[in-house]
Amino acid sequence: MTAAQPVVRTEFADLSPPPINLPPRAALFLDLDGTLAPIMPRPDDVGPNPRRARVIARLRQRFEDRVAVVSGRSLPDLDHILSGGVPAIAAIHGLVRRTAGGGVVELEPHAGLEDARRILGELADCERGLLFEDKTLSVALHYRNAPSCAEAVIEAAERLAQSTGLVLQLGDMVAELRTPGADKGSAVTAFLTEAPFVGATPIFLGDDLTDEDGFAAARRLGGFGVLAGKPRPTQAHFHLEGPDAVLDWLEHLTENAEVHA
Ligand SMILES: O=P(O)(O)OC[C@H]1O[C@H](O[C@H]2O[C@H](CO)[C@@H](O)[C@H](O)[C@H]2O)[C@H](O)[C@@H](O)[C@@H]1O
Repeated sequence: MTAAQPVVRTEFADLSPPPINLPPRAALFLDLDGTLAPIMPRPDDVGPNPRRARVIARLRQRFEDRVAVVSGRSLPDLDHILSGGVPAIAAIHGLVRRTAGGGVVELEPHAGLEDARRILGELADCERGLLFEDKTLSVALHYRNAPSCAEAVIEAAERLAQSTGLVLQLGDMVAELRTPGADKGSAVTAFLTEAPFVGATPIFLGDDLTDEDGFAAARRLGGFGVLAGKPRPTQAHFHLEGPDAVLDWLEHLTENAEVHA
């Protein structure tokens, strides 16, 4: 089985809020659900938000476009939710990446997705509350509205990962099977080889297990991670309580941060 389970660092479970003064040439890598947007009952309940759009526009100005959104969602979904305000985006956990210049780099869908689509789709059909999401390069089965199905969903996803070679990505009340070949960490690494991110210090904000790859990459590349939401063993260095605290902190950065170009 190919499973994307991060190596977590328990010593960072008790974390303080991140500083306001960031390293010179900092770059921000922002997760969406649970970080920039509160978790909602269904994925479609998350839509454009004026405060979020305003904060991101100011951040882009302040950090000279060294701002990327790195999410598990699809690119069209992200463009809709972010009101088209972010050029640099890694979507579907890094499997699709749009550079700051607008070029899109996308992996080929794995052949095993056919089986995963059929089996998880059938499971969703027979249980009210389960929600099947097809993102082309990955498929996900959400059980937030059918929590008693968690075990059955995870078991089915584990079996599929084993039989197909797809990567199992467990998330917030969701089991996902994705094409291998990229993750949020590799997306951060790739952005840092391109303008305007070259030479920047990466700061990664996220809440979910998939964000651990981003935290690890940020640490490795001289920056740090900020865990949003419930504290847990993590590779992040700092902690914020949730999306409201994240937006407050980001707003402070645009007002006070000593950012050097
Ligand atoms: O990497 P992220 O930006 O955090 O995206 C992770 C997944 O987010 C979405 O699902 C999650 O958020 C939904 C809305 O709050 C919630 O209903 C669901 O239970 C969560 O798992 C999205 O649907 C997935 O495709 C993303 O992978």
